[in-house]
Amino acid sequence: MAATPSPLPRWAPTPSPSRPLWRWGARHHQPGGGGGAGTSWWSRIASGVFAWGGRGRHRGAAPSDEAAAAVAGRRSGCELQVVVPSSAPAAVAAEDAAGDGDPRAFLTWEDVRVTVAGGPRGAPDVRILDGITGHARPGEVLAIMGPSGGGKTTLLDTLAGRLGPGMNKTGLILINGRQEKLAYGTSAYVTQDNVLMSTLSVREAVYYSAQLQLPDTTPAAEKRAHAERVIREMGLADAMDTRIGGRVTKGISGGQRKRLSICIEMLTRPRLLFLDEPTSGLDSAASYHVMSHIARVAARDGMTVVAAVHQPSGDVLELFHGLCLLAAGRTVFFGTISDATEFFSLNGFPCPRLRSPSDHFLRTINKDFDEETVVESSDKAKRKTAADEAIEILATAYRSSIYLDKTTDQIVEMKSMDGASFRRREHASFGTKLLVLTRRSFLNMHRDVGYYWMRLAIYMGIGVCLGTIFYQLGYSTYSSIQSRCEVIMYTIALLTFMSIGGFPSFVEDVKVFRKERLSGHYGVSEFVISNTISATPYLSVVSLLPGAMLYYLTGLSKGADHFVYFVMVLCVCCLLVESMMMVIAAVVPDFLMGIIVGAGVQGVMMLNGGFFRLPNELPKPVWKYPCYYLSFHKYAVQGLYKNEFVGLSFPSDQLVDSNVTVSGLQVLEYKLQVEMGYSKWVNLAILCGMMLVYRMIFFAIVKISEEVRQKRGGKRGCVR
Ligand SMILES: Nc1ncnc2c1ncn2[C@@H]1O[C@H](COP(=O)(O)OP(=O)(O)OP(=O)(O)O)[C@@H](O)[C@H]1O
Repeated sequence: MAATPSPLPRWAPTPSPSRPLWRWGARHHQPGGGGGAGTSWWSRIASGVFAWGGRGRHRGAAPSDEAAAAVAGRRSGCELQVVVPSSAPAAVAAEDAAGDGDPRAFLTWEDVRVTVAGGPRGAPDVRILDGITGHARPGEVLAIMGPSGGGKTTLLDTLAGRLGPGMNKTGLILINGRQEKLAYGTSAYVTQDNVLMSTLSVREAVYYSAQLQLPDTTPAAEKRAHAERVIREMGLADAMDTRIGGRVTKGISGGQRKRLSICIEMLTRPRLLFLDEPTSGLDSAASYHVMSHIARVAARDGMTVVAAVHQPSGDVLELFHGLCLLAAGRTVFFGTISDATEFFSLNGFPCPRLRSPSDHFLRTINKDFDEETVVESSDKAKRKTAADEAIEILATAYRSSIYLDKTTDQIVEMKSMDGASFRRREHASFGTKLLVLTRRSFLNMHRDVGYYWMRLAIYMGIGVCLGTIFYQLGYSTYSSIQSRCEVIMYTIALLTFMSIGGFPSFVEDVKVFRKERLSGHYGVSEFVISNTISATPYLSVVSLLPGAMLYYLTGLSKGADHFVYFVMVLCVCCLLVESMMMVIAAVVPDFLMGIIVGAGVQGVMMLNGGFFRLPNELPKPVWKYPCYYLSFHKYAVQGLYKNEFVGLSFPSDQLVDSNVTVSGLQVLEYKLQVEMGYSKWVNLAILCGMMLVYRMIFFAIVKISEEVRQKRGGKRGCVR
């Protein structure tokens, strides 16, 4: 039977199920457990899921027929491939069942070990994950639970192919039995720290993201409506027009930020969704609503969800189809929640009657607050806590239990799935992304006072100071030559040095870029170009207004063309320094450290620019070659010197002879030791070239670090 294309895009609106999700207690006791994704057919019908699952290859087939096919294991003449895991309640195919052409994702991992280098002086590697095995199925939500520091985030990062630098992974992670590089839009990851653009409102953040993620063929009105619908589904309708807030201003609450992050990642209904602490910061009702919504979407779309959670309430716990319990990087249990309760009980840790199972599991294996006791072992005395012993007992028991056998059998069956490869989803074109990012970045720069407005105010103030101290220099004295040089050098040095002030705002942008880039929303080139386009108008204003003020107050060279050149050099220098700070942000992502590094680099460049020490007086090794030639101050200051002195003449030093005049060219060549072999426009072109080179270095660093990350993380990950 040929696949029927879905009449609706993946993210299209869906009817609310007639009743909330089924409870695990009922689900796991379904005899035979037919139905997709761990649900009975009856519960799929009752929840409204079946009707929507019927959009694709299931359309028209009676539930009983499907169930029969599931039990038979294969349905002849039908593309639907159904494998019945012997010990699993669910029988689902890797082939697409939602009818959108994408297969579902059966994720399996075996013997996953992660270590991090132990540091200098040959310290041994630190083991973070120690042989973790498990699986996640389409339509289900797997909870990874464990005490803080147990390895939940590391496991999520490993599965999502996002391990950080310095971490090494071994083990086999497969999707539908294959090592697969996930195509764009196939997976999404909601990180623990909600990285969002603080100046946007909730509505703007989701809508901009929808424009970046959804294809150009989707009309704008539809994108807007979809964004609003997703916001409402996450219970954020009341905060729709509230700014997110951040460093400077207070905005939406922590729980709302978390829900917003989830909204953004669920816009395209990915096949695989990784959630790191989706309920942190939420009250129990909000946690339940958020998780039940995610579980409902998972069941409806056949999405595979893996969520690291802390202490879920009883209601939330019931929404999970499976549990992976980690402690100190080891598997304490993997299976269903009812099996977990039974397993704890069988091994001497029964759950007290009035305690929720999740509280009980975590209290048993949390060793952070236990008192240590000295335990004699065969060779030496060891310090141990009661929880240490509990973890040891449970982890050892699990390794030889039927629950591990069950998990292993299910993995073997999932590995035999042979669904089609994930297709690259349609998404916005390069031009659309560029336009959307430029608009978003422009708006952000406008709203973030620290980006340019504060600087503009300070520059204006300094322009007044400089203009009044060096008021109308004139051409009648020899000393005015020196004064002109001082005004020029001070302007260039201060303007560029203070560009560091915008670094904290830029670092926030880079964080958002890194997160969105990892999710595959857009590429490095879109970010670099849009940042340049959106920054240029602000930098022009920042250069023009204070520049005009000090230019005319000090009485620098007359003529509009000279003034235009002056402003152009200031503007390009600001862009250049921002490009240099981009490179620093790529290497040193912390803004305090970045500011220190940036200030240090600029300080050294300034010293070598040929002003404080004339070019011929600079020590040749290092300072003249290559530092002098690498300093942008050299090209900026010499360009402005040429702009200022060519065509002028000054009286000679009165101590020598007051009647002799010196030409501007003589001043440039002999007094200032300016390189006169090329025009001032070449100086400007070199500055533009340097700016481009810095932006290309940023591009290269991000690309190389992505390559390294992808190699380390294996084939998963959705970076394009
Ligand atoms: N890059 C690293 N270098 C050294 N140790 C690390 C590194 N990353 C993680 N760890 C350690 O690995 C352990 C597991 O960390 P992980 O973040 O996965 O825990 P977690 O269970 O997610 O904790 P939480 O619930 O508090 O977020 C912790 O002890 C942590 O200190």
